[in-house]
Amino acid sequence: MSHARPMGEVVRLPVKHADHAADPAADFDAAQTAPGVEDDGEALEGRVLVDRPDTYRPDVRARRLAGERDRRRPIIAPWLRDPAEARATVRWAVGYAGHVTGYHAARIPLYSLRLAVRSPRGLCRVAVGTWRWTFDMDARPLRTHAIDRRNDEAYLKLMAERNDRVRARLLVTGAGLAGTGLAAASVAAAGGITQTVVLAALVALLGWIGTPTDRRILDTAVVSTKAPKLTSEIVVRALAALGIAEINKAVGKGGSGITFPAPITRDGPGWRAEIDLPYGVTATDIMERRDRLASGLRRPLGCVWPEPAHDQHAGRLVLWVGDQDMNQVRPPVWPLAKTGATADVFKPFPFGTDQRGRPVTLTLMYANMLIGAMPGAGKTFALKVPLLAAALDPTAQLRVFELKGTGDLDFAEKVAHHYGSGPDDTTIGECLASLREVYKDLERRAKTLARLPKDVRPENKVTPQLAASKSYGLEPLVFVIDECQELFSHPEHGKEAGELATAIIKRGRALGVILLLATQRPDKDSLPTGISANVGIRFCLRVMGQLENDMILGTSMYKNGIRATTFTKQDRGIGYLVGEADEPQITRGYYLDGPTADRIADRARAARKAAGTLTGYAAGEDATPATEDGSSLLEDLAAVMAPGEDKVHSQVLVDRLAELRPTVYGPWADLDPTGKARQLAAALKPHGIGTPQVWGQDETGRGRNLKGVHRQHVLDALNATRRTD
Ligand SMILES: Nc1ncnc2c1ncn2[C@@H]1O[C@H](COP(=O)(O)OP(=O)(O)OP(=O)(O)O)[C@@H](O)[C@H]1O
Repeated sequence: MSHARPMGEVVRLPVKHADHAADPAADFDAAQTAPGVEDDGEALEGRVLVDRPDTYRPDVRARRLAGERDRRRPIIAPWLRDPAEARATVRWAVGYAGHVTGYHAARIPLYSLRLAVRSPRGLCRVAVGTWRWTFDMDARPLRTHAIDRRNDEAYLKLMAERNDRVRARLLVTGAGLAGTGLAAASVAAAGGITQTVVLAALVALLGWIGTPTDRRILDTAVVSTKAPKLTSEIVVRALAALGIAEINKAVGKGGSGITFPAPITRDGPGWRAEIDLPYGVTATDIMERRDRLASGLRRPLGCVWPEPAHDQHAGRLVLWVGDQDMNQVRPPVWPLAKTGATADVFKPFPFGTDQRGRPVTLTLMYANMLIGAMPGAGKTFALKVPLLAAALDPTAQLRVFELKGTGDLDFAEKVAHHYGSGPDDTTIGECLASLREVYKDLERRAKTLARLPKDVRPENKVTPQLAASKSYGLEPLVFVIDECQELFSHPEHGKEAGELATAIIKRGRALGVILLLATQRPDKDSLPTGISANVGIRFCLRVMGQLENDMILGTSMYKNGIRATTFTKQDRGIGYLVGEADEPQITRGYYLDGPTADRIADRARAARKAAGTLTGYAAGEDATPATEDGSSLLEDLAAVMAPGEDKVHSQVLVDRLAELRPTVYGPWADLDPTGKARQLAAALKPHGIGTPQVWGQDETGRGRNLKGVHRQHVLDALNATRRTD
């Protein structure tokens, strides 16, 4: 190692300088005089220093050798080039200025009091200062010194000088006092406002002069929480604390050290360090100890993001350390939430942002998506983004089943061809029936595609042109199932649903059918392996263990350091996105609350109406797939309402329906009275029949006002259906 390495390539850094860590300037000096470097007999002259010095010292030779291109700073600041970032910066600056102004404006009385209290001291200071200046008190020690040394000549010279100076200064002071007196007289003669203003200004000035040097007039409006600078020393210290033997050996006495192939630089809202780990240590080894690395760096876990450098060897680590915890950063507005924005399932749409705040996109067409996480980690919110993006493409047909029953996706009622909500057997039955329909439709789609000339289906896939043409029936179809474990682990329908979903995932891609699944229980009973093995895009938010991690992200992901187990409870909405880019991406999905989702769905509905693609449930048509036995709710209701009964309570009707057809309506009757009423209301909504409050007898024979159905409404709807048939 006695030969100098190529300049700008590698710098070996000292390890034992933890006491410098808090002082950036000291870091620089330490790097310059690193004992490890001197021991090697190598001078640092001409090599790239990985720590940014706080004092800028140009080194033209090193700059040229390190590659001029990389070191040139952009003429226009990058934040100004990106309109979104520029807008965000201006918004921040305006907000900041507003806050500071408001903060100080609210404290004007306090500041005035402070100045008034300090003004007598200020007056004293002015008087003493004037007196000292006028009588040349500053030169007094010189004169005393001349007396002490009995230097008559010097004393006489100093006294003569002093007398001249004092004479001139007395004139100036006298003129000043006369001027002040005149000004005071004219102010006294002036109106009250002038007097108040002048007095206030005088008090403020004297208060300012009277403020002790260690005190402030204004309080601090903004406390800076600037993240500490990342230095090589901090990085090496953190790596050494990971308990990896090879690293300990390298940083120990006589070890080869840790090397940095490039300077540590600012990268977005954080620092980026590139590190060459000791031989035999891989980037994955570090990634799987992310929590310990964060502890070593003394930063929150959500700030520390180690990644492999994909185009380099396995020992090259890229460490990005953010200024702010990823879960504390204010979520940006979804670009498609803006009025007028539309989407195309064939093109990438914004799904979220990465840890550096850069947009992460997703392309739905030709892929299926699986979202998994433990409860409350943000699955449903993550599912909303692709669902609403698909809704904003008016050509795409949507089938949405939310099998939890909380109505988290109820905005989809406005646009979906099929919609169901609830963990009950009926909804699961409807979801299965819809899957069967789609599976059957695959056959037709395949035949349609096969019949087309080769030049219009270059890759035997549905193209945007084919999807846009209504005559082929090849429009994109997006099938969404939230809490899909309810379907796949259903004792009766689970097996068939799993087979259908697997087949759709395998064959549907090219035929324009996309499946979006979300689950909170990714085990082999609740998520068929055919699905977890074939799905193209995976988004895994916080999970508890390796098994769940690999079920969602794919085999060996955990082993490769892609571990969604490292996310904390606060990391809601943050997960690993696999399958969209070449490498897994840490992504935080856009946050779309209920009202925002509703607004977007309204816009999507309007676009669909205009394009003539509003069908099925959203259009108020009875698109519910026929049940096995072909029964009809309207006919059944007409059958259970006796001719004399004009209005009947919903809960009574549900009990009667369950008696009539236990297999179909049995699960409805297991609900509580409110649940029964809601279930019937949801089932009747597509028929345009409401369930208003009606007077009638409850099961105990007591007269009550409860939700119910008018018999005439059922008969009218039945007649209307028969007429159209
Ligand atoms: N991208 C996000 N940014 C910020 N907060 C989010 C984000 N996504 C989700 N959250 C928060 O996390 C909470 C849970 O989200 P969500 O309901 O999607 O979880 P879930 O995994 O579907 O839960 P469950 O399994 O119980 O249905 C939400 O109330 C929301 O406030």
